[in-house]
Amino acid sequence: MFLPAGSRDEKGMAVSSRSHVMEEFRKVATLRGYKEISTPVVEYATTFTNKHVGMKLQEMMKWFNAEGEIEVLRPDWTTAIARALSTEEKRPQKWVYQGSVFKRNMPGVEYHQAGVEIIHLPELMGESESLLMAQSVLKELGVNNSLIELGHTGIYESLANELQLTCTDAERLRHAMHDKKKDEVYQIAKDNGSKETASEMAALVDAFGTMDIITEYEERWKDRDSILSILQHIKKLAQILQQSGSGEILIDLGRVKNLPYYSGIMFRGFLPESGGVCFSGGRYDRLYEQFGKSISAVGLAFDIEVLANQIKESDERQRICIIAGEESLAYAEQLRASFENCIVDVQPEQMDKGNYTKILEIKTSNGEFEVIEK
Ligand SMILES: N[C@@H](Cc1c[nH]c[nH+]1)C(=O)O
Repeated sequence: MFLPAGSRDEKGMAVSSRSHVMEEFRKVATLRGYKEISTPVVEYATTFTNKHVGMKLQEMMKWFNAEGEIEVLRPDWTTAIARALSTEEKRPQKWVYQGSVFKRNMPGVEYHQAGVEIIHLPELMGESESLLMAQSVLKELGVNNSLIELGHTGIYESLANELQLTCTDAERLRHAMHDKKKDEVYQIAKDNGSKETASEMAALVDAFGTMDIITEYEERWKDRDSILSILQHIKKLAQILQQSGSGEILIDLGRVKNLPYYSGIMFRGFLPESGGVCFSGGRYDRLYEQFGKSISAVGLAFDIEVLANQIKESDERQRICIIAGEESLAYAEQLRASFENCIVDVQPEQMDKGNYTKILEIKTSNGEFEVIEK
């Protein structure tokens, strides 16, 4: 039958690869001391649209409830979890989750994420834990040579604050910076501020690359104390990652935030071959301000589809096919028990031979069973 645009059925490998990713993710999280959390799929829209969060209602799957309030399908785990944890006591906490998010502005509508949220941990500790946890998951899945990109909301924002921008121009500048359109960035900045700030803004467009970029910009911004301390922070985080044997680290000092609630370090993970973004996250202390709290909060979420497409699941187990009839089903079940740690598939007739390492047929005569290898 028909499905609404964006909804789809999935079968076989697509589903099992996803389950495999989720199982490995869960295993790593448990071993690193995370606790599991789940929130409802249906929430009030205001949880995500209030001024502290700033997500856009038009991008959500929504409807009116009987009381006239707008309800939505969960568009974001991080915000939902902040709501759920807002009454928790003040002690370091590491939470892990898996499930769908729904986005009307994206072709697939339903996306599967697995993520972590860490609160009340000292900044560097929470940030490095998020990334080291992500690295362990990738390693467990056999994904080597992934790339971590580090950015920080504070650099772009501190330069943008030197300009007198209307809301429209602020949005234009953000887009131009995001798309790395240097001339446009310079022009908007110059029209709304000094030439000097405009030049620095334009320089920010090119401020990405390997770790050396930090040294270069430390020199360039030696008189800008707030930016210098951000660069120091990124350097410390990168050092912890490198000392822990992380993959390659990329720096993008001009990165603008992809979610309105980020306030501090931002990170993304790229897959080696496809270049797909397999995880994304960052610091979001601001999100807790809506509950009158000032706390340290950081986390990231994996895009399960991107990861599932990348991994090639190899099942080394033997596959046995037992051909049985109604009268030999109970016997087949006994026979199954003799094949420990094998995949045993009971079928009414011989299926595709290439799928199995061994095919056994149970013959019945006079109430006696005989097993014949085919
Ligand atoms: N919720 C973010 C990921 C994230 C988790 N924690 C912080 N950020 C996203 O969907 O991209």
